Amino acid sequence: MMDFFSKFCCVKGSDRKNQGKKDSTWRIFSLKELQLATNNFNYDNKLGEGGFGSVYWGQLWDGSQIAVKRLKSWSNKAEVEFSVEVEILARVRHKNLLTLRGYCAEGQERLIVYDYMTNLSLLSHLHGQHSAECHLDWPRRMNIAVGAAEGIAYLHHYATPHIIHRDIKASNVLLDSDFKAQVADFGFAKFIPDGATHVTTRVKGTLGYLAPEYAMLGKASESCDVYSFGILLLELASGKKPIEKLSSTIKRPITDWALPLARERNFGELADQRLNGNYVEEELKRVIFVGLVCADNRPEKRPTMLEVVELLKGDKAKFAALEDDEMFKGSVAADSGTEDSSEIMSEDKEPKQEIEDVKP
Ligand SMILES: Nc1ncnc2c1ncn2[C@@H]1O[C@H](COP(=O)(O)OP(=O)(O)OP(=O)(O)O)[C@@H](O)[C@H]1O
Repeated sequence: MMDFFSKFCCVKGSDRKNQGKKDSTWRIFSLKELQLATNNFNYDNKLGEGGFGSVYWGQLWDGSQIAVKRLKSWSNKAEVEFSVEVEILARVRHKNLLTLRGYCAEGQERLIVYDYMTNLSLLSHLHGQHSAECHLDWPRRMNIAVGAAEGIAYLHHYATPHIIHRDIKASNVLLDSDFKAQVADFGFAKFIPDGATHVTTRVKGTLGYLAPEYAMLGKASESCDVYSFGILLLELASGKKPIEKLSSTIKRPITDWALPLARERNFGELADQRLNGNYVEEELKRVIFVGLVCADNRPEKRPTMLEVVELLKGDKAKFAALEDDEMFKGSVAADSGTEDSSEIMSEDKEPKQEIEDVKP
């Protein structure tokens, strides 16, 4: 740990390769300053709780608003997660990645300080406390789709070494005051060593968003993030959850619901009903088709995140080729990559765990 802290105490982390970079200053906070900012981690300041610990809203002496993630209990595992998140956030800067303000490591306290995102998470708007208010009109959804795709594309293609996030999901896409997407939560992320095609690793992430080859074999690569992003796109367009509960024991993946409707070009049914028909059909079609091809069970069929950005932004030639794919033709029973996922899932379907190791 000492190495880690001494390395970052004197570095202003940033990767300057990218056009989307933002101001890269961050600093070390004292525990006292964060206690003061959050009213001593008052329950009323609590924004939510994740695997790592609780997140609190706070205000610094200069009036700026922050979110402080506080490690719930110290352990080696938690310490690793903390270090990974700080190390990655300190290196990457992009308009669609949550900005690190700094961290605090005093005694056994481990805290990470971020910019506060006024509009909370995409999850809260799609399925949570803001879902009834309908803040997400179609132009906002389209901006979120493109912005989040650009943030992930930066991690995969411009950060050095390349980074896979491993936990892309709606609660990890935060929204700033303009509803601009900020991809967050890098505690599970992995650096991909130069020349490696994937890393074999313990399975982390969230059921419903896990690529099958990753869930079964622990093979993590950029295309696992592409799969999760595909699920997120379908969720964003339709307002449905990644896995829908049909009964107490039977669940249906969103791909199984969306693919037949996409083949029928039934966009009225696919669109989130809360949009009341107010969407641009060409754009909705793009989001759905790109979502489905990203969430193909065959990793080799999935596009890269750079291609996803181009497709979402309306590259006509690329989209025509995609629409022409076998996947979007014929009946539901025809051969397609999403076929396997249509087995109805049961509660106890857990991802297999594997030991950490890097495969060239
Ligand atoms: N910078 C931020 N601004 C506003 N809200 C935030 C910020 N960071 C996190 N939150 C909110 O705090 C809550 C907890 O976040 P956290 O990332 O710890 O967990 P999670 O993503 O919900 O779950 P998990 O840890 O299992 O992935 C979430 O509701 C999230 O929306």
